[in-house]
Amino acid sequence: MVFSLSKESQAELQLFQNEIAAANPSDLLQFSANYFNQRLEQQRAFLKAREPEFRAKNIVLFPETDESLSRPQSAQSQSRSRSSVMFKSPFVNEDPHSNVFKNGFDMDPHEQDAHQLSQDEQPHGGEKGSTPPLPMHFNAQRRTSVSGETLQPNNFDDWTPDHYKEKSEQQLERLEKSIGNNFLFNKLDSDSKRLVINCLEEKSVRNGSTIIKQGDQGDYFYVVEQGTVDFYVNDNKVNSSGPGSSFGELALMYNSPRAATVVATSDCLLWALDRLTFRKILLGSSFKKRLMYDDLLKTMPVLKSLTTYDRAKLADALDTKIYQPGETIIREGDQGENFYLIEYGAVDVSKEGQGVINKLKDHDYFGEVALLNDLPRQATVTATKRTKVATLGKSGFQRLLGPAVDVLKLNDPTRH
Ligand SMILES: Nc1ncnc2c1ncn2[C@@H]1O[C@@H]2COP(=O)(O)O[C@H]2[C@H]1O
Ligand SMILES: Nc1ncnc2c1ncn2[C@@H]1O[C@@H]2COP(=O)(O)O[C@H]2[C@H]1O
Repeated sequence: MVFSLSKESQAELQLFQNEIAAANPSDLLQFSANYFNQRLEQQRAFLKAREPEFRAKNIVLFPETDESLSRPQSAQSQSRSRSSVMFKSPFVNEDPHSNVFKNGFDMDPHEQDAHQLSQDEQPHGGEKGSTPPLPMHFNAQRRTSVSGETLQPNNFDDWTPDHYKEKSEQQLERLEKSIGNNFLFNKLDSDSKRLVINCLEEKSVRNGSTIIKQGDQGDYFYVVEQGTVDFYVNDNKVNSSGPGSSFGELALMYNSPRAATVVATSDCLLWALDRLTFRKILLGSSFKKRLMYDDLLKTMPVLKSLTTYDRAKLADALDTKIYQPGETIIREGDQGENFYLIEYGAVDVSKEGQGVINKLKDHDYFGEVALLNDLPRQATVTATKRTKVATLGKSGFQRLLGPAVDVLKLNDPTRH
């Protein structure tokens, strides 16, 4: 038998491969489990939001599960449950509604063949001419498990986006133009992007109004379509931003009080996304780096003085690299381009004519001397174990380390 993957499966695998390439996870199995749980939840959220639309077309997306059938039931409720399980598949060739499924759900008859076991191969000897089996992923009701990530949302098995409202073509076009290119949306697949856009609520605020108050609980995340806002921490102005920017993510990500007060400095048109949809859809994609680096940055002694906001911005700018034992990471005399934080592993620092002068391990850092003093690299750094580092480019180093720079200067190993 020639086994060929459907286009849909190939696209899904390609997406997955890209994610692995970008994250370079040390624990591939945990990463994969988290990733597919998240995909599953996104897909279900997308379907749940559209359930009424399908119900109107007599398509049952969420049949009662086998689990509910195995519980003792009255004869009446049993027959009700059974009839809802015997739904008509939207994937049957002649089903007039099958074309409502887009991206990963619609299949032409040829593709469908690839998804189907042949009649002979069906586990329970399916009868000829009976409804073809559904693709593995169809049961939108199936359970997903909780991921192990610190910032990962709780389990949202019962979650349905509360604020889902299909936008008009005109609104979609406008949103696509004004905020569709924002970094938040770039990382989303088309289903998730559409779900997020349809969950956005339009909010107009007057010049001078307080949109967020420091210390309050987080409810919404905001994207600015028109207007400008100022940010205050403890009554000191720390920032301002305008169209295309976004704010209000910190309290939703970390379940912490609002870190700043946000005040409109002109009449503003904002798009608000509720906390759950934010956590469910955006957190794992657009803010993935923050999730990935949160533990590392929190535990690095040199970064102790950074606020949650500083750490979040720093995480956005980091990249991951893995070095094998014996690999040179920095060569003495080269020009300095990056600063390195060791997530795990071990490195030797050596100098021409002096040999090994220092040994560094988990949660240490290196590569700061050249960047702080605008000098060539002062030593060679070589991995002695498999070593995973987070790297920060020169411009990020100058912009994003804030008060940690003073600590780096104080600890400069070449000062003595
Ligand atoms: N310097 C800053 N410190 C904290 N929050 C800031 C700062 N600049 C902008 N903000 C934004 O202000 C928002 C206030 O609410 P959050 O804490 O949810 O998320 C915060 C950030 O998105
Ligand atoms: N005693 C040391 N002398 C020079 N560099 C050191 C020493 N100990 C650790 N290092 C690190 O090795 C790095 C080599 O590149 P940089 O000079 O940019 O920054 C250097 C420091 O981070």
